[in-house]
Amino acid sequence: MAKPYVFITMQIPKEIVALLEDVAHVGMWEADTPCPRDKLLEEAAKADALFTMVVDRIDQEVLKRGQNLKIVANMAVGYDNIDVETAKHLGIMVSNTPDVLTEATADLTFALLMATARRVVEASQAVYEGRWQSWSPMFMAGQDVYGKTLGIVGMGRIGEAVARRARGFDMDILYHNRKPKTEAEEKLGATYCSFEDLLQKADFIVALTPLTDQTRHLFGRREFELMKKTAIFINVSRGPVVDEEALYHALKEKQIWAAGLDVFHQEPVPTDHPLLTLPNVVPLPHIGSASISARMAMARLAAENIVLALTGKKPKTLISEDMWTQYRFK
Ligand SMILES: NC(=O)C1=CN([C@@H]2O[C@H](COP(=O)(O)OP(=O)(O)OC[C@H]3O[C@@H](n4cnc5c(N)ncnc54)[C@H](O)[C@@H]3O)[C@@H](O)[C@H]2O)C=CC1
Ligand SMILES: O=C(O)C(=O)CO
Repeated sequence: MAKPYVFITMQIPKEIVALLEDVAHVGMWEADTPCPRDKLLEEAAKADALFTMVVDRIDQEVLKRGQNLKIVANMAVGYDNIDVETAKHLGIMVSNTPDVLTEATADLTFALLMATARRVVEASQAVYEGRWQSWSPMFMAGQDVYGKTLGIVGMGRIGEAVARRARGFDMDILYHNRKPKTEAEEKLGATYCSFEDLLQKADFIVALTPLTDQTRHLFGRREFELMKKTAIFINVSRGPVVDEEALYHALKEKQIWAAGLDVFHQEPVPTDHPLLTLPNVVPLPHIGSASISARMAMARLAAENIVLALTGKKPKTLISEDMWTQYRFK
């Protein structure tokens, strides 16, 4: 029987490609920039499996081209870039990479929180630019982290891992989720709150929900107005969870104190974006999970899911059980 064909939409380490070559012919877009749309469409038409990134738009057009497509394995835990409903309808499996990036992403979330509160990037820039003229009482003074109140919106795997870190900083932990998680409350000493209460009480508001129809623009004008003047907003989820215009307005008008942003509506964020003109914004280039070991584990897990699918077995981390029950080539 002919070997199946796998297409990888961006350059990944050779040892991961080798895992796939054991069972398939492998094609790869050998660059660190997104695979062009026409190439993606052309490859989807040939592929038994697609190894995809968060930057790839896997919509109806791509999925319908894939007559032989068995699985779309996203190298990410989030899968808002994939039209899951169409995949399900066509019987194509979709997998993601949960857990293996949880701790790395929680580390980065905390790093961003600390950097924003204590103005780490702004202060470092001052050193480079010769603006450090002397120690002085209020020079680069920021907000405390220790003992403050953290509000986590989206208490999932990463939210819980952030809460574990916050315990070491003796923070009060509030959270809002679709439903309360009593086991997390016991384990982490976290308190469930309505969204409004959390916005009003927290010193740090951390967005860690997936991007869905319900979370798009979850944070808008009204939400920023409810926050404290000293509040710090951190977004490590997805850009569209926030209305960026409303956030800009809130920061500019000093309705809130600062924001740390790993994700944006448009990525890469244009360098002339209004948010980048504000000194109280710490922007990062979507590096939440970017530790070497987490990224290797994500790539390996995505590859393992493809190998399992191509050898007739159930992939380890399908985004939902019905991906398997509705799989068209089972
Ligand atoms: N910046 C980065 O590099 C990374 C970003 N992410 C983002 O973080 C998200 C979360 O990842 P995990 O914690 O692994 O996912 P998860 O599924 O374990 O947690 C998400 C939580 O959000 C909650 N949630 C969903 N809709 C909600 C709503 N409308 N209101 C309140 N809570 C809601 C869910 O109940 C769940 O508890 C991913 O979907 C992805 O978008 C994840 C990894 C890296
Ligand atoms: O995993 C995700 O969802 C990311 O955004 C990249 O790690």
